[in-house]
Amino acid sequence: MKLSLQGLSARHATARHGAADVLAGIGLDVAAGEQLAVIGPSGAGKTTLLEVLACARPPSAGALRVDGSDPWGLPARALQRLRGRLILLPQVPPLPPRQRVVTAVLAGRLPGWSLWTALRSLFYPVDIPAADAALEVFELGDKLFERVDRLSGGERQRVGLARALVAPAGLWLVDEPLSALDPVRAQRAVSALVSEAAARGVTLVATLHQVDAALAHFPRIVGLRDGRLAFDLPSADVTPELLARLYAQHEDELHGGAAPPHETPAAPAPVAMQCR
Ligand SMILES: Nc1ncnc2c1ncn2[C@@H]1O[C@H](COP(=O)(O)OP(=O)(O)OP(=O)(O)O)[C@@H](O)[C@H]1O
Repeated sequence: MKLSLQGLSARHATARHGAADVLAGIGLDVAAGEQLAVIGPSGAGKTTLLEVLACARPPSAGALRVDGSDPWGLPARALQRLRGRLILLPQVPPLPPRQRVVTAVLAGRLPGWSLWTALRSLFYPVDIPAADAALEVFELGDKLFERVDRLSGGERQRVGLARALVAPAGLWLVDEPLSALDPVRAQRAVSALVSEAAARGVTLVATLHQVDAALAHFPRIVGLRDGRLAFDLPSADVTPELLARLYAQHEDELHGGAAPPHETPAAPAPVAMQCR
């Protein structure tokens, strides 16, 4: 799927009156099948940008085009269909705690399923080999029938990534996929994610705190600061000076701070299942 943003601004519904826009005047074109990483200090607006691209949050100004159409000008059913062609993976995947991993992965198929198939798959997972293959990509093949609440935080994050692999989606929007992974697994997971997207011709936009992983694995890097585009460059052209300016007053986020030494224990699992 291709994306185009022109002069796009966004604010949160709960923002105080007179508060500045969270995104301001963003211009960005992403070709179908491109992979890019969005970096920038905490609070820069990275998650908000993903939510706008996922058609979950309307822009307050400017234009968004997804595959050439303005999502917010579409009839409700067409907007729903469009949302079914993309997947937004939040930083903490909302996985029901007692669910089996196989079911959690296959939930990526929900937009293409009838209600009957969705209900049946809760009891008799409909495509176990597909879930298994997706988990193998993220080194979780042995967890296929494990319960989600017995996984570490990093394993849950990788279950979320595996869900993208089975989804009928042409756009993967992934928020901080490595935040609970140890550095070695983080590098392997991001490498797998980018190469799977490239092999399938899927457009991938991922926000990342690990700048080294972004530069090593993504061909294009967008720097965001205070809701504005600081740069949009091939990764080879992102210099230490640009990074220093992007993370000024947030140097700790640029130098380490990001990845935990070991996969973090799982946080209490949220009960909601909504991942789109
Ligand atoms: N629901 C909300 N209501 C009002 N303001 C919000 C809301 N959610 C986030 N914000 C504000 O919007 C700004 C951007 O938040 P966002 O989560 O998009 O940044 P981010 O770059 O993803 O940060 P992080 O790297 O810490 O996840 C922040 O200043 C934040 O405080």
